[in-house]
Amino acid sequence: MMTTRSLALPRPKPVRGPFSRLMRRPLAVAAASVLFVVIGACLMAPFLPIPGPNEINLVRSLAGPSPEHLLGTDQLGRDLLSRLLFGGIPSFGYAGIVLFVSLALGIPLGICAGYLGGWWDRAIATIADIGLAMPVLIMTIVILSVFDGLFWVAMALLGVLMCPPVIRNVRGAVIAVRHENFVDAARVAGLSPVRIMATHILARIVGPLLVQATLIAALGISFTVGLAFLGFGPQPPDPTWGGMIQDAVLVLSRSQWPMFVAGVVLAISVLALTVLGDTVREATVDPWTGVSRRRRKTEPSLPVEPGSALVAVRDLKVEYSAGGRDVLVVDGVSFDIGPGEAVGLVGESGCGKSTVARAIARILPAAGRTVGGGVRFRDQAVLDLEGKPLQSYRGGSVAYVFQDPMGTLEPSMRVGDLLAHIVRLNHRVSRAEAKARALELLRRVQIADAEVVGRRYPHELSGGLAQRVAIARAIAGEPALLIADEPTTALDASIRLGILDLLRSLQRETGMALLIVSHDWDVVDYLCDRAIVMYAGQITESGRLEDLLVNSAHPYTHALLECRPKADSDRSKPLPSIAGQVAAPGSHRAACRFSDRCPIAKPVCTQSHIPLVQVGVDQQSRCLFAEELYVAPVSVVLTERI
Ligand SMILES: Nc1ncnc2c1ncn2[C@@H]1O[C@H](COP(=O)(O)OP(=O)(O)OP(=O)(O)O)[C@@H](O)[C@H]1O
Repeated sequence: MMTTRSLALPRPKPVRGPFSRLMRRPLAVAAASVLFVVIGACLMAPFLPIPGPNEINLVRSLAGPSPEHLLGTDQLGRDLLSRLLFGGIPSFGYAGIVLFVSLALGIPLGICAGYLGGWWDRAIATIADIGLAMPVLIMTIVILSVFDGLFWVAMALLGVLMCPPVIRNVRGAVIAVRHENFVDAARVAGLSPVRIMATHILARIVGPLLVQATLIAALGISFTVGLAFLGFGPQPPDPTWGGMIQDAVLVLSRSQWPMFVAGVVLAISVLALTVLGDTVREATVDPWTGVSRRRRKTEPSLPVEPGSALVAVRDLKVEYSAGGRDVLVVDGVSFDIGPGEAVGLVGESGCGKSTVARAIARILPAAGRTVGGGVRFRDQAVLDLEGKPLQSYRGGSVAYVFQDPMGTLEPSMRVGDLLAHIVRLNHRVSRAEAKARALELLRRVQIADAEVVGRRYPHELSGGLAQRVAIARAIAGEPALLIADEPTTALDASIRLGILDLLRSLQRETGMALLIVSHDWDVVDYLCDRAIVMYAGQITESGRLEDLLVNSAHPYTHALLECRPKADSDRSKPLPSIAGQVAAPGSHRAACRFSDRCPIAKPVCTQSHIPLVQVGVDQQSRCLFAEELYVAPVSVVLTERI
């Protein structure tokens, strides 16, 4: 007998975030310490017991280090240490302005270009390309001559000039992650594009961003120093690193010491920033990759008349653009799902099951688009939804559980935070209440140590546990329809049953409808009341499960059932399979797409359109011999023919 049970948890592995990984690198620690000391000393300069930066003492001109002047003096006898520390404040400050402006502009623009694609991408990429072609130093000097005396305005404009590389890098990083399952999962959980960009995508690109930030800061310092050397920015006698280098050049023939001191501090600061950037890149190296794809465009849908069904799919047609051509992979699919009903979508790989499910949830991949038909959810025309109604449809009406649970959980968020985040999207509750609901959700999916699991990151979960968390996330919005796409295929046989049990008990407790996408009759048999069999983008048969299992009226269903492992089958032998392959989408010539593999096919099967016909009370089949098969199964029909 099948029972539900709580999971025994493996010992938790220590959690190591990017910061602690960074702090385990000696080079990173050294670079961060150098920066901390240099910036800290500059900021503390007014409080340190050192001479003022402008105190002139001509008697001590170009003196070497001494107890009164730890780093010696310049040609006017001014304390070099004091001038270095006070001069560092504008260098770091103006570099901060450059950094702030370039990130504040570059990050949102890069995310918009990468995530929204289309004309957003083209427009922003064009602006970035124009920006990249600008001679930054010359432009800055021109700007400085216009904003004479307003050095900070010039630095802000320098930040604008330096944002194109940020846009390009962020855009590239976003494109790499925007079609990953965890982003799809966030979309189907009802998160708005702005939220997805701000929380899910930004979190994933934080590594590349930090690297870029350190490089811009280093460039900002170099620019500020260079401009001060050319006479722009704070004017003498105010100390700047650029001004100190300028002074040192004038006395280079008499003493190299002032140049050495200023040069070393500048070099150390810039070097520390670049080393830090490099180590950040290594510590946050992104093991995930994604594929850039074209953005989905949804055609306006055909109206579907409201009825008693929870979901009504009518004449649905979905195309993918691949290799420069459009291919119809779902061709006129129609079916209903009643409230609380469990329906299985069965068929071999490539028949279009997932595409139908994704079209219902409105999460088709970028290459796919609905080109005909309609989907109605209660009184909503699903394919026409946009903006907020689409978000609330995805989050509150329909939820999606994917085959690969690990890939659908936001990798940079702890499980508890992720669930609390989804709870707050669906309910107006405080943070504390959302946390409590997150734990409750974990308990509802029969996770024993909810508190411990709530503190873990997705990569610290086993496959079964991750799928339970994914299911918890899916039910957080109390959906009326849960779509589970091969929910147990990626899991070990030993934990599959637990997940199926969980789905079944949740469906019974909540009364939500289930759409189970699977090639496995056992899964469908275990969970579903009704099954829809798909072949090559079309429905070939549908009906109540008990009818299909004993009295299928299509040779394809019959062949699929024949391949189902039997309890007494010899496990050492490979499972039987249907001879031949599903024809590639777009290459079906015959009226019956299964005819080239069908044991009872006749020439007539290839000639004219074959409609779905009613056989029995609640069964439909797309076969010219449906009536005959309904009365006598394929094996008998075959025997009679022989
Ligand atoms: N992003 C895509 N771009 C182009 N073609 C695609 C894309 N996704 C799926 N297809 C094609 O669409 C057809 C239907 O795929 P779909 O994943 O819906 O089938 P399926 O029955 O769910 O199979 P599986 O169980 O293997 O996922 C297949 O021929 C597949 O190659």
